[in-house]
Amino acid sequence: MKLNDPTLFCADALVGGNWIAADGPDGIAVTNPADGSVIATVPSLSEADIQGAIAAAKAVRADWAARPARQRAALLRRWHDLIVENADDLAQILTVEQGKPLAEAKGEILSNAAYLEWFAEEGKRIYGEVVPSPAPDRRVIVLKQPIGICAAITPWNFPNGMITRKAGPALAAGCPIIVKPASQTPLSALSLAVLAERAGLPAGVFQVVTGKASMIGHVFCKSPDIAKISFTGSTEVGRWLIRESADDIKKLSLELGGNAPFLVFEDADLDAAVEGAMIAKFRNSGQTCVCANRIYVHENIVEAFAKRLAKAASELKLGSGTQPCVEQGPLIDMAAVDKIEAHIADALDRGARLLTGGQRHALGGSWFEPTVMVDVSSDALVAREETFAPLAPIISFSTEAEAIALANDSEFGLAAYFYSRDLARVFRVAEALETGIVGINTGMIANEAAPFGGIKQSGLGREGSRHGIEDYVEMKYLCIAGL
Ligand SMILES: NC(=O)C1=CN([C@@H]2O[C@H](COP(=O)(O)OP(=O)(O)OC[C@H]3O[C@@H](n4cnc5c(N)ncnc54)[C@H](OP(=O)(O)O)[C@@H]3O)[C@@H](O)[C@H]2O)C=CC1
Ligand SMILES: O=C(O)CCCC(=O)O
Repeated sequence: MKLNDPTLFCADALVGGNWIAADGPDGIAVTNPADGSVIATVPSLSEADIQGAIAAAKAVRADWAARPARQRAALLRRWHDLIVENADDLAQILTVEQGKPLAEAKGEILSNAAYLEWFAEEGKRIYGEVVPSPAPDRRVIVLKQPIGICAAITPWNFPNGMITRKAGPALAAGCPIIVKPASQTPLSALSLAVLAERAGLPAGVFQVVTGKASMIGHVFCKSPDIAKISFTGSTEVGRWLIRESADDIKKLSLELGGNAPFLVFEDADLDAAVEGAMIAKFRNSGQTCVCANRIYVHENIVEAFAKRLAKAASELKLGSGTQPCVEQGPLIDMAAVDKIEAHIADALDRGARLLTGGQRHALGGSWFEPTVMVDVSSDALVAREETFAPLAPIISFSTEAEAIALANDSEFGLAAYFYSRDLARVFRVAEALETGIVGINTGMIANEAAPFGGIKQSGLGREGSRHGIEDYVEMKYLCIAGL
């Protein structure tokens, strides 16, 4: 890897103002999923280190909260600018630890740096309220104050973006934040920490800790000093965090699993639908919580759609993300390969037809062929569980009501997509879908101006938009009497 600024490749955790290196054999090895090579070793911090990070955040909390929002915004803006200036280097670091192609990595970095810029501005607009009083001698005033020290636990699929989405609103609202990145992809988090320090964020305001997830999660959940935990990852760990933090009634933002339905109605623009499905399904090799997981297509167009999707999927160029023109990287690990294989085998057992892919790729390791199947049964495993891999299962439907019922038949409710050119249907279907996000005639839905998040078992809270910062403030009502 040839970086313009090699100091951005950092394997030390940041606790307070101290950088802590891995101590001998106890460190966590970070591997490149493209070839399995070890690229760095980060420290496995002790419980005392995590408590040290909480203490450092505590020491700076009052000062950070008391600063005028415009001062915090200026620092966030500087951090944002440094990320943008160094996006090429950050993309290389992201690609070698996560596997996605460089262009996609850079896209992640730039589109998510935008959350820092957005929330730097939103922090200036955390308005309270003066409520018309029900009594003449009283006034009702509502303040919004920073919630306190926040902890973030982030996944490997967006190693950079999931951090700026959480740190942006927390820091802008006046809350220090401690980030525990996924053990498979800590280097992007640490490069962000290098730039945060360079931008002038005071020690303790933004920290990155690495180590054993269950220990760190436990310390966060049980610490009375941590006011809020923001998590993106599996529903299973989200559920565990709720249970573990129940004693303290901690505030949680949870962005959990999805099982997005993608509906193609008879009146859809077929080319646009195929293009949208390629993005919604195969971006990040299918490892996105908003990835289309089940594709429902009207019976009159299913063969044509399936043929075109299979052709487009078979043409995707796989390769190491650092090579030019590559469109698909490897899966994150062999567990992901096992899962897609299980979903394919189950669908085949229930009568599905394989149109393309279906095998481990000749590149070996965790590489897998982009796969399209048709005639998939609506009770196949792939229709019920998030595959998180490049498998597009196509299921046919005959009526709009049937399509909506199939789409809503899930305990998850993060994203849904549909393609239609009938305006009345657009509103009917959008209103009927039980998800937090609906992509209509598009396969790409995330941006900093929009509230991203799910309903049902897909989570709690929203990231982005003016609503995103509300998760990081508490309301306080002042009842002023005797006036
Ligand atoms: N919503 C989304 O975007 C994501 C969804 N997923 C879903 O989850 C599946 C499994 O992926 P996986 O990586 O195992 O997801 P996890 O939920 O296990 O990991 C996400 C983050 O949680 C941490 N974590 C794991 N266990 C605990 C714990 N007990 N306490 C606190 N933190 C914990 C991980 O740390 P560490 O890495 O150190 O284990 C990582 O930082 C995927 O196949 C996909 O279906 C996964 C990632 C993102
Ligand atoms: O997978 C996630 O957790 C977030 C997806 C972000 C994006 O779609 O850019």
